[in-house]
Amino acid sequence: MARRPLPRILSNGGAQLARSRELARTAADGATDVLQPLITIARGLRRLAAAAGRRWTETPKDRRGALLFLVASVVLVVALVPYGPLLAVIALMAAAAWQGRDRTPPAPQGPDDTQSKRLQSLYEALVPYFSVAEDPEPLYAHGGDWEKAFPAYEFDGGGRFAHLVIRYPAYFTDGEAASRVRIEHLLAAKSGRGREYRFTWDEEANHLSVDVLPALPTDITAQRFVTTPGETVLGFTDPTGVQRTLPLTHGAEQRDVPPVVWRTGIRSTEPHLLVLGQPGTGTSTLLRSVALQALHHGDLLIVDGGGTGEYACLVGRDGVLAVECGLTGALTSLEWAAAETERRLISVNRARQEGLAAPDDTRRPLWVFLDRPTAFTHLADTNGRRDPQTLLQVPLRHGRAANVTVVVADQLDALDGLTDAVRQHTRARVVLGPATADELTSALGAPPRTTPVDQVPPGRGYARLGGGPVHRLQVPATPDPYDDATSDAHRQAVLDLLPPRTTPADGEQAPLPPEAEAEAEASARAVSMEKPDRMDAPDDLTGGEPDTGGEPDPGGEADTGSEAVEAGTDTAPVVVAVEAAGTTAEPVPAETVPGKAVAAETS
Ligand SMILES: Nc1ncnc2c1ncn2[C@@H]1O[C@H](COP(=O)(O)OP(=O)(O)OP(=O)(O)O)[C@@H](O)[C@H]1O
Repeated sequence: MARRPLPRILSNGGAQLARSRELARTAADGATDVLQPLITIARGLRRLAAAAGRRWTETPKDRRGALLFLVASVVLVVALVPYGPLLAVIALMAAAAWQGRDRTPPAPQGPDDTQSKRLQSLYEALVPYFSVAEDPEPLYAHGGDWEKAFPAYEFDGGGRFAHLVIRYPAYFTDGEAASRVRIEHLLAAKSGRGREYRFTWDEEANHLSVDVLPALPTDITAQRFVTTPGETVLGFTDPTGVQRTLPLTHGAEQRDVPPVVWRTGIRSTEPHLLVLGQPGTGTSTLLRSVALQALHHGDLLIVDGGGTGEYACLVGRDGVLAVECGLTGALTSLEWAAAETERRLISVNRARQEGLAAPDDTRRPLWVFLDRPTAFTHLADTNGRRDPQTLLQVPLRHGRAANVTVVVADQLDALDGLTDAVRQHTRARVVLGPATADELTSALGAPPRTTPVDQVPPGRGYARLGGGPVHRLQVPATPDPYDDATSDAHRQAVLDLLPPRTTPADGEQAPLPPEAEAEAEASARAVSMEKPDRMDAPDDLTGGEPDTGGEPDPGGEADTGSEAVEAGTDTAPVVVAVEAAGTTAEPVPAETVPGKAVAAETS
């Protein structure tokens, strides 16, 4: 059946409405111009009437008779004089027009004295860069006219530039990064340090626009963001940088803010993330924020080389497979992650070859978080053990197809300590805190389009997704709820996002009766004695290095105690690592058991 077209008003009603609105606005503007004299006279008459009314009320009652008599006499004389009424009306109109004139003082044209001095000094500073001796008509010359060079400018309330357009001669080498950087440095210094500037070079028109950027909002707290599965909000940026906004709640009010959204999963072009920053700039906070978002749809494995317990709030939560702070636990968990990636990959490939959809147990995203892996590198080196980073090779290389995402955070100066695999496969990058232009360029692969500043709040930095532009970034406040310094509002915001506990955190489990405890321990040992096939697999993938998963820790480091308690969800496998506290007993390998099984713990 042929489809009937929609009525015109519905099909192109929006355009028509906009046209009608535009027409009405033009007609109103024209009518205002034509009727301007009448409007002025009417305003004047109103003012005159108001003045007369005031005069009447101010006149004492005993004198009002005389005043009335005087007015009546004048009216009579005017009426009797030839052309009197006509002249009186003309005089009244003239008086009304005078009274009704617009008295708002006109906006001052051009800059005031201080502003002119600023513009002139900036112009003089630019002369050496924008002039050559051979130019017969230089746009820039000492003592020259700045008005030709700066066609547009705006000042803020403090008398500093808010916006400036600079013309430059066509022979200036604006295609060379070094030339641009020199000008940008100079302008940032002369326009006031401590502010962020965006420089837009229009090479066609030989124009440079300088804009002062407002600070990014720091009052956004962790919350459930309106995103689809596979999307993670890294933070918030400038409205000009992205084409999307997210509705956020801020106390009672609601507002739309432009986010930096990172897409993960099979179709992602930058499936893994690397976060760098100086200590205390908020890298762990960003990881916590990403982890809380990832928990809605996936399972998490967290390895914390910082060892400051910043992820304690996640221990035992539904979907959190493990939170490891020690080297042994880190190695065991990452070996499992490599094996799991491999298992998923094989399973998906087999299903594809048979023309089937990917099996269910490969679909739930697995996230591997590694905070400060270089701390483990040193530890592993001194203890003669394997660097946990090397175990990331499989998840990094094959994670995209296997729905495994790796997030690594480390200190900015540790970039060289990260393995090639980490550096090559983490195409989503974030740098937090103060950093020089060179540091940002080497970490992000491109310089930011704005000037970096020295003083920034925690969680403030830059993000770049693959080969895209560098965005300014402010991470939502997602503090450790167990930190005493955290405010109640922030603590509650984070606690509200945490899923329920399915496994008690270390030291929190209810005491079991002695028989039950013995039974649990026996069953845990029984599980740990069988080494599953899956764990055998990755050796060739991870470089064929010996399986160190269950090695006793020769250094007797802090992690040799009860190490890992992990519970799976319905579909996720569960890692069970059992170690004898502080002993050099026979190595106990790590285990994978089907999801429903609950891990036991030694203490
Ligand atoms: N986005 C943010 N908004 C508000 N405060 C933040 C933000 N990010 C971090 N902070 C605060 O800054 C401090 C340091 O944060 P965090 O521990 O995440 O930094 P870090 O880079 O991991 O440092 P370190 O490696 O020393 O632990 C904390 O008090 C934290 O609450």
